Amino acid sequence: MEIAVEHVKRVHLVVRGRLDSNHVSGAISPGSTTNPDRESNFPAAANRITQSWIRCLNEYKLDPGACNDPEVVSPAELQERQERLADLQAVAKVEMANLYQQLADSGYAIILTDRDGVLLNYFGDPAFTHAASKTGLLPGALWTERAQGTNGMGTCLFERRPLTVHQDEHYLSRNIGLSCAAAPIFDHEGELVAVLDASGESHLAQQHTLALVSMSVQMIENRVFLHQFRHDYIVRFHNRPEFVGTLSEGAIALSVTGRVLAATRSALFQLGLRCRSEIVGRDITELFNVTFCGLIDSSIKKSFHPVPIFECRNGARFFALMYQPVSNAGIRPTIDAGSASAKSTRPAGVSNTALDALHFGDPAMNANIHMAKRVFERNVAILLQGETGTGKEMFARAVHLSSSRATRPFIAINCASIPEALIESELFGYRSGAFTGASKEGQRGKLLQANGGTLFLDEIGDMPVALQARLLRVLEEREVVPLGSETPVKLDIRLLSATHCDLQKKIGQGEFREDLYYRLQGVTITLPPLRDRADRPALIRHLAAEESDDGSPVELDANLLALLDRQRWPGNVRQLRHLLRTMIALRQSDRLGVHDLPAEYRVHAFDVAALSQIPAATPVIPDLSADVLPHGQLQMPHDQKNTSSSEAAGTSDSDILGAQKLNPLESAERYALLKELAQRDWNLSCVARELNISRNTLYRKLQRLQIKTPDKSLFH
Ligand SMILES: Nc1ncnc2c1ncn2[C@@H]1O[C@H](COP(=O)(O)OP(=O)(O)OP(=O)(O)O)[C@@H](O)[C@H]1O
Repeated sequence: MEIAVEHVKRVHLVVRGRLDSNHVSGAISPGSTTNPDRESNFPAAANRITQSWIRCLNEYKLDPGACNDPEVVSPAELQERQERLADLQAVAKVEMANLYQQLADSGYAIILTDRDGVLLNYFGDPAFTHAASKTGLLPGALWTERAQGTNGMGTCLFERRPLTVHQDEHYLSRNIGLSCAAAPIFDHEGELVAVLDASGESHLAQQHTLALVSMSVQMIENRVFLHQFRHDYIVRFHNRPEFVGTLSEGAIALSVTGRVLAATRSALFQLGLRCRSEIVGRDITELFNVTFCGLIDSSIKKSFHPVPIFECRNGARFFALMYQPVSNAGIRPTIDAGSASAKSTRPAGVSNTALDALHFGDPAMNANIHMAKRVFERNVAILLQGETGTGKEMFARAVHLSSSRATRPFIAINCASIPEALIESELFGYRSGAFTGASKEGQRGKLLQANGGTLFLDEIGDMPVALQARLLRVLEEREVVPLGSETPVKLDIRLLSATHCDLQKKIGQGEFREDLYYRLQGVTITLPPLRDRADRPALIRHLAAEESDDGSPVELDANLLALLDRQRWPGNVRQLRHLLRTMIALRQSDRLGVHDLPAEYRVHAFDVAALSQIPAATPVIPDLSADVLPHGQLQMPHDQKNTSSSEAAGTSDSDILGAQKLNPLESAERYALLKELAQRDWNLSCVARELNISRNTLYRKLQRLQIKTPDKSLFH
């Protein structure tokens, strides 16, 4: 009672200017602390509170000691207001639950009000609910400044900026038990539509609460934007590729003709624009150095990896992805016959969802794509199997992007690359102070980050056994309890996992839980190794087009294509992509030939040719540099094709991988030695004599340069 009286006196003194505004946050209650948000922006923040008090007293004529019941709208009106913001509420609910979880046990309630300050939704800490309802923190209650004096939600609505109203900064003495951190939510036109607020009992106030609330607001704005413009084209961009698809990305919605319909706040910020009118209605080509069709095309070609684009005004580089309208997934209405995409290597009649973009005509891949489309929407977990570099992660991303969750998070976690000690906190997250060394803010684990979207567990076969049990429980119960917390959070995730291991074998050896295997493996999709794919030429041309996106497209001549087609590709598509990238970067002209191939690949071709076709003592080194390798000379007999040319040549896949690790000098040496060996019919004594080295030195060289002597009977 005494505190309330003191508070009323102080309000009057401050408002009348007899006490300076620094005294707004004063020492009325012995337990009071300063506003946790105040240190950084004092005195501007204190001044805002004083201005609010002045409004309350002079304009709204509020009595700081008033104890009348809070104003509450009728249930019908509340329902009408909730329905008006249905889209936003649907998104906000997930974020409110996440935010509540982050602040759980600290006595906070998470509140959403509409633009008129009517409390629409409330996630309360049980310990706080009772006190909260007494002060009017209940659905339908009005929390404008006019109704409740200076308070988080009402003052935020007035100021249109994030702020904290702490303890005795509240105008009404009945609210001084609260600490509120509130941030405004704007729509794509810059209209303030709602306020998100975290209110709690003041002594539990946390310094980072306002930052967490502001992050949640940004997440809500982004998600609402993506949802509202899901029937239009959307460019998502950031100046760092790894931030595309995250909280801080910018997003621009485009019409079918490539004109800007709307942009997020973050998009304006990144482009250095102050208001939406500077961007809305402009063509994308006025903003970036790309055409509308070009960006669609390269996004598809890059299989939804961000592509570099440059801003027109000052040339700043961004990474962008173009998303197609949800209703139009599968058709590309704006691309005309002459565009690059019309010359795509993909079979005719194939639509272009992210999954379809992986189809180049291989029957196994086609079956995989069909299977993924059929099961994933029905929430069946997919386990992807395949050798390294076959595109498991790319397939997983494509499944996500082709699903109804495309605009939701895709969270990938590599179970093999995280130190074992950290996997648990990475996956499940932790509360602040959960363990020694834990960050003060706590951490939202990957499982919660994926809430509402898709979780991709890569290299699942490498997950420690102890953790497998915990993961299994989470997947069965569909809820997660962060380390150091006791409150479970509901999980709504779609699950994809991948491995190159034989999980059945691991189960047999007791290294993988069988029950987890069956939980992850609604269906297993096996990605074929590159050497078994029937669509290699199309895929090679596609990757070459993707890697030559610097404006001048490259062509591959027939001999080169034939040679590439015949490699073993132990590193699969990854190896192929890297090879093409290197060749394109070093090319002399836009027509790539065999002479552009690094030596180790040519040597391999030579091994194949020498052993399968060319009689001994013929000059077996073709003039590769002149690119005159006769096509027939390289052709392997058909029945040898699948028996691995490298095996026949005495080089295994690991040898080839090893040979690829040689430095350029060693590669050249290997090439020269192979040439010498072939010319001397692999007679080692003769070669040693010719090179003026001992046989032992020659053997050491062969070993170092990964050359195995072939079975000479194959020559004859
Ligand atoms: N169908 C494809 N089209 C284009 N590029 C592909 C395709 N499949 C794979 N790639 C490329 O191959 C590389 C490896 O792909 P990804 O990382 O998805 O393979 P992975 O099977 O997950 O490999 P790992 O098992 O080693 O993690 C990437 O650069 C990707 O761009």
